[in-house]
Amino acid sequence: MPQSSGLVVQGLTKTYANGVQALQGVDLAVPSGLYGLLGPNGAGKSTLMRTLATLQTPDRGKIRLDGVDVLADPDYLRLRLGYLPQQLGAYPGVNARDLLERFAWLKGRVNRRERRAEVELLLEKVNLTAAAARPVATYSGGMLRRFGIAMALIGSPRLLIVDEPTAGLDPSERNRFHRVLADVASEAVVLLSTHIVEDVENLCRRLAILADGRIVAEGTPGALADKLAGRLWSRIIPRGEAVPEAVHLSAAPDGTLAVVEADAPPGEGYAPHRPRLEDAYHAVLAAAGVTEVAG
Ligand SMILES: Nc1ncnc2c1ncn2[C@@H]1O[C@H](COP(=O)(O)OP(=O)(O)OP(=O)(O)O)[C@@H](O)[C@H]1O
Repeated sequence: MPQSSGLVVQGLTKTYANGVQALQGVDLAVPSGLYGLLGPNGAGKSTLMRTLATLQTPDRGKIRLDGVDVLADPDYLRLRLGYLPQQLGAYPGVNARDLLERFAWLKGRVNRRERRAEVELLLEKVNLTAAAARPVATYSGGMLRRFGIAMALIGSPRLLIVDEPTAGLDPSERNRFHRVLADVASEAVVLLSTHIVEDVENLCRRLAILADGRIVAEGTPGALADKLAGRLWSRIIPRGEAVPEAVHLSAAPDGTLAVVEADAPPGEGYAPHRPRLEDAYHAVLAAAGVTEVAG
């Protein structure tokens, strides 16, 4: 594959009219496959995704898809883009098959037979063939998400942008959704923005962590976690005992699990803790001086 393939972002900045600097010089190189974008609330993820989807323009910077400057030629990207936003619109009364057909027509699929064949393939891909005649308004959250993927996949996009996809899905729907994404990622650049670190750890070959409009870490989940190898210690702090300064604290049945970064065990009862991507995520944010706002 040529060096320039995939999505390349250089020096992207965006300041909103109210003075918020949502992107402060973002550089990213996203190859084909599933790529994760993590970051706390307000980090600038949606701003970045909307900018990449050409829904808003940056103040400065470059965006290239497969070597083509898409800020100079937005239609090049639009023709190759699938975008799954956080919220899908409401389409009262219309069934999934008809809705997909209408969108396929809008995307230029004028040949009726080809359009229908593509829609049937998409319905199958997202496992909605059996429910295709039902109004989309009656779908469960998981079905709606899968329907959104089918919409985003009309025209076989080269770049699929997925913003915060699994909120509110039950575990089996989440799995099903992930399988569809992984399938699409075998032939496209898929950028997945989420708060769920575990999803990125399980699904993505590489990821970037965005904080305060800047990329503060980039790499494979394994490499980012390995930076903390031999430096993490954990202990359950019983209820009522003071909790220490920690990489992160999480609730456990008998108290609070504290994961602490240090050269040696920081006290009695601490055991070595095998670093996960979640630990790396919190450590990177702490090092960047960012504390996660409770969502
Ligand atoms: N249209 C806008 N006008 C002004 N400020 C905005 C606008 N959109 C976003 N912001 C601000 O820009 C910053 C980045 O917001 P953005 O929605 O991109 O972050 P995010 O990482 O997607 O957050 P979340 O995870 O909460 O969705 C925030 O401070 C937000 O308040």
